[in-house]
Amino acid sequence: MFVARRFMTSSVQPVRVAVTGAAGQIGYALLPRIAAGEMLGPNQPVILHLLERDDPKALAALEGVVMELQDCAFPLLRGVVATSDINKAFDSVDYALLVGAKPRGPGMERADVLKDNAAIFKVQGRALNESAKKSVKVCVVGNPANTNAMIAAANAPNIPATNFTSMMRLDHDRAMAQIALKLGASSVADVEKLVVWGNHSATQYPDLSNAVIKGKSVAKNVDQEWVRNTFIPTVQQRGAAIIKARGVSSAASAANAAIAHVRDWVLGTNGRIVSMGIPSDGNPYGVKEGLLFGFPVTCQNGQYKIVEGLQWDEFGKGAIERTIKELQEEKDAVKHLL
Ligand SMILES: NC(=O)C1=CN([C@@H]2O[C@H](COP(=O)(O)OP(=O)(O)OC[C@H]3O[C@@H](n4cnc5c(N)ncnc54)[C@H](O)[C@@H]3O)[C@@H](O)[C@H]2O)C=CC1
Ligand SMILES: O=C([O-])CC(=O)C(=O)O
Repeated sequence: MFVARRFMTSSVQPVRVAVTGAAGQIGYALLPRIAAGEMLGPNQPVILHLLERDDPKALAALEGVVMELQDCAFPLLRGVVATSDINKAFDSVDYALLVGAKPRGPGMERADVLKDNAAIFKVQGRALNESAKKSVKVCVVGNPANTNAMIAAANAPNIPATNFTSMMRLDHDRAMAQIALKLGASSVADVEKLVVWGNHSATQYPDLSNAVIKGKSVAKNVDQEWVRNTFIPTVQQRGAAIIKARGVSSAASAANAAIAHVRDWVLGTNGRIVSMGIPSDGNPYGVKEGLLFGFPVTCQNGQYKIVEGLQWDEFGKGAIERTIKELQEEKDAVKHLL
């Protein structure tokens, strides 16, 4: 049995997965899980391409990460490229998780790191364009993730813009958890049809109006006061709450969300709705085009598709307007990089 499994595994060609900021705290939580097959499945061998800043401390830390990956003896890990050379890091990659960027500290909003981080994503968009496979699927984690993904896409004209996504999954999972806790669901997985719209920021709109638990409406079982004054602000401010508690931003949950984002995109959601930051062009909700916006999607055969037909009430419409406005402001602030 064991021999047969090994044989089956070895017949699948490895894919190349780039992770930037690989020696950072999210990288540390993410890499063993990718190498263990949690992102692309238990039969998919991977070659990891790890990018770090050209800085002796960062590169020494990266060397330590590589040693630990070796020491895990992951059967699916077929090679590691660890480098500060961006073109090597993106050479022929099938997937790119763009994590490396400055995190915010206490009291800051994510947009406060835009000035420092935006330039990174211009350089990385260009390098992906030059070196990655044209089919590369990109998930941007580094903040502010939506606008950074838009910058990378704008600088990679040979790669379809729809291949650039930003991570809204942490917000989605946080919202699911809050609902499950509130209504005593036996498993978070029972919560379905939840959406987080807009920006990965304090203006995001976690929307439970269509959510169900085992087919029963969530909205009908919670009061509006809780939704507006507890649920939405808790999800919007969860990142800040974690920074306040830990002194540094979320890492284990962020890595988990990145794994789920890419896994669902590649392996499919089986009809379940998830939230992904994707280009707004051609969306059926009338959201202004040219933005990277959190939408409800389902995924099948390696493609995501926006779920149509959900409604916003007046409160929802106001929330959507605020998050569009913020994304437009972020876009205006980086127009020199687009
Ligand atoms: N979208 C989301 O839901 C979330 C996003 N984040 C964001 O993810 C980013 C990374 O967070 P952490 O891992 O906690 O930060 P960290 O500071 O622990 O690690 C970042 C790593 O990136 C490296 N780096 C910086 N610039 C780079 C570049 N140009 N090329 C390659 N590597 C580079 C640094 O040397 C460092 O090792 C931050 O911007 C953070 O705000 C964090 C949590 C959730
Ligand atoms: O809040 C932060 O700065 C890190 C992050 O994006 C999150 O935890 O959602």
